[in-house]
Parts: sequence; C-alpha cells; structure tokens
Amino acid sequence: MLALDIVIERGTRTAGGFRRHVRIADDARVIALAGHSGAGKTSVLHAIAGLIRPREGRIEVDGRCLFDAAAGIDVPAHARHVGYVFQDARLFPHLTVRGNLRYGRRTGGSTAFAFDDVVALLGIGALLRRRTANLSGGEAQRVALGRALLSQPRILLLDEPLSNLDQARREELIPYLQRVRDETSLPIIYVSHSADEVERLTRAVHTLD
Ligand SMILES: Nc1ncnc2c1ncn2[C@@H]1O[C@H](COP(=O)(O)OP(=O)(O)OP(=O)(O)O)[C@@H](O)[C@H]1O
Repeated sequence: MLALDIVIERGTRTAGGFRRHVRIADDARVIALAGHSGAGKTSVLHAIAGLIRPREGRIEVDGRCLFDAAAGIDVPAHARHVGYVFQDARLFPHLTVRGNLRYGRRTGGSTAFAFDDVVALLGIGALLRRRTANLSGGEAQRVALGRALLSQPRILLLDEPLSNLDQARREELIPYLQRVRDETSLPIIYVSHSADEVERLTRAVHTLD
C-alpha cells in the first residue's frame, strides 16, 4: 500500500548534510522501515506526514497520492490525515488520560474510530481519570496510540514506539499493536532500528542503509 520514490535532504549540503534516495513499493498494509541510527527512517515518516518536503519524487499511500514533485502535488500535512505516534508518548501533562484522548479528536465527517471502541481496543478504560505523569511507559504509549486513532487517521505512522520501553513493557505493548493491526484496516508504517522487533507485526520489512 506504499509506493514511495523520493530524494530527501536534511541540513545544508555545504555542512555535510544528509541526502538519500529512498524507494519502497509494497502492497502490504503494514510496512516496517528498519535501519541503523541516522539511516533516514524518521525523515521518511516526516515526508509521508508532510512535515518535510522531499527534494523530488512521489509518495502514494493506499492508492492516494500525497506528494508528486513533477505533477506539483503536495497535500498539506493536516489534509493527509496521519496519526503519528512518537518514541516518547508526548502526552499533555496538564490533562488527564481522557483529556489527552479527546485532544485533537476529529468530530463530524468520518468517525471510523469511536471513543469507547478505542478505549476498549487498547484496554485503557481504567486509566481515563488518571494524570499522565505517573503512567508506565507502556500505558502512556497505549494512550498515545488511542489519541492518534481518535484523530480519525487514514494512515498510522509509528516511530519506534517500543524503543523507550524495557523488555517487559515491550512484551506488554506488542499485543496491543497487533490488535490495532488486526482490528483496523489502516495502512501502518512502523519504524524500528531493528528488523527483529517488527517481525511480530509484519513480514514486509524494508531496511534503509
Ligand atoms: N532538522 C535536521 N537538520 C539537519 N539534519 C537533520 C535534521 N533532521 C535529521 N537530520 C539528519 O538526517 C539524517 C537522518 O536522520 P533521521 O532522524 O531520519 O534518521 P533515523 O534513521 O530515523 O535515525 P534514528 O534511528 O537515530 O532516529 C541524520 O544524519 C540526521 O542527523
């Protein structure tokens, strides 16, 4: 569901900036991007989300063209309807779990993901009244996933969601990632530094070098 052929540049070339030509064509609904630190995985996610503009090329997700330099197409970030989950959950500390879930909730239009269904899917009902400061890393990531789903995304981008968790918390979170994979029909692009980490989620693993 991903057809991407882009040249990405970060920084300035005179300062030894980063430049990569990345090509991925894969029909799988869940795709993983692996590769060492600095390989450009996050930059590819940012290009898909519309947070950086590739130097050239084309990005299509689930049959929808998001960017095509030659055709002059560059769908603005907010219109790409991307749900983004970061390494650290980035929850708002002044809001409860419920407040965080409600933040950015898109109402009207398509509501493929209803509040109660998302709460049940991620097993976060008991957390709704809690402040976010003392959630475990795994709980916080489930809330971050829930917040992303409630924005009614058409694509889910997961940027190393396990990397800040210890092994026990990783094991706890993986089944929830599998549920999101199995119980939604969203295209998912999952970034990880290790190909092993993603093998429980997809066989479509692309390694950037
Ligand atoms: N805003 C920026 N300005 C200049 N260079 C940048 C910027 N963002 C990233 N880079 C550089 O671009 C390259 C790719 O970074 P990117 O974060 O995409 O890699 P990554 O594979 O996701 O790495 P990691 O696994 O460490 O997160 C790196 O060399 C990085 O230093």
